[in-house]
Amino acid sequence: MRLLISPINHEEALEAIKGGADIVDVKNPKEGSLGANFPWVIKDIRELTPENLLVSATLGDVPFKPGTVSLAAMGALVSGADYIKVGLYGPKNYEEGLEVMKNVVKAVKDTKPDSIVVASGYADAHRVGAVSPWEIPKIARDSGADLAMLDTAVKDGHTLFDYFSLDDCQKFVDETHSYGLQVALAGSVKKDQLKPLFDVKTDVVGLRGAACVGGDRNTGHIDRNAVKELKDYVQSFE
Ligand SMILES: O=C[C@H](O)COP(=O)(O)O
Repeated sequence: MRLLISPINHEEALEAIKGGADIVDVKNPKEGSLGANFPWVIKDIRELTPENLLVSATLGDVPFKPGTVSLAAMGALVSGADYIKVGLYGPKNYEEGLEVMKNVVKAVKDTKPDSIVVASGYADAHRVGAVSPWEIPKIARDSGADLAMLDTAVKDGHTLFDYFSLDDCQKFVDETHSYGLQVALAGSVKKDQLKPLFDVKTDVVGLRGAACVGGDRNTGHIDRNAVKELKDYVQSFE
């Protein structure tokens, strides 16, 4: 199970790498759960990250504007991102989610076919009126994306497991794997939730809060020792 760690700047990215992150996920929490960072921040982090590690960039909690979002995808790509995450916040149903994702996939894969595209929904989508998390595996499959992901839209202390039981996670993973795609799960995931996520065969776990000093994604900052502790823990059951 790979660890996707979400730094906001140069210093945090170095900490994430030194701690053993598998995927360096550039993010801007000021703009939301999957808030987008600036092109020059993505470029800088790509330059400081060893070539064998993937750099991910999130396009934001995106609106239902397929043109705008596919153009943002191109921006992330030319800034150096290998892994492009789209938070399906504005799309309200399968059709709208698919419309956004298939245009993002076209923008990205027509330019760089080996790039990885992630369709991300929210386990607490009902709180913000976004597309149901249960549509995400089909949206990922039908758009040509590579991973289906879930995060939480509202970062108020609730975690993924407040909305998705372990059985739900298993169902989500099994459906996505049956389409030949991988699964990433996130949402204020704590260290003690990593083993259950590993047990249901999650491919990637996304973390920020748990990798920060004091465990707070907003007031804390990513620390190599916190990342290393999470990484060592995951390796202990692999
Ligand atoms: O992509 C994953 C997110 O950065 C998760 O952040 P969080 O652990 O603070 O909810």
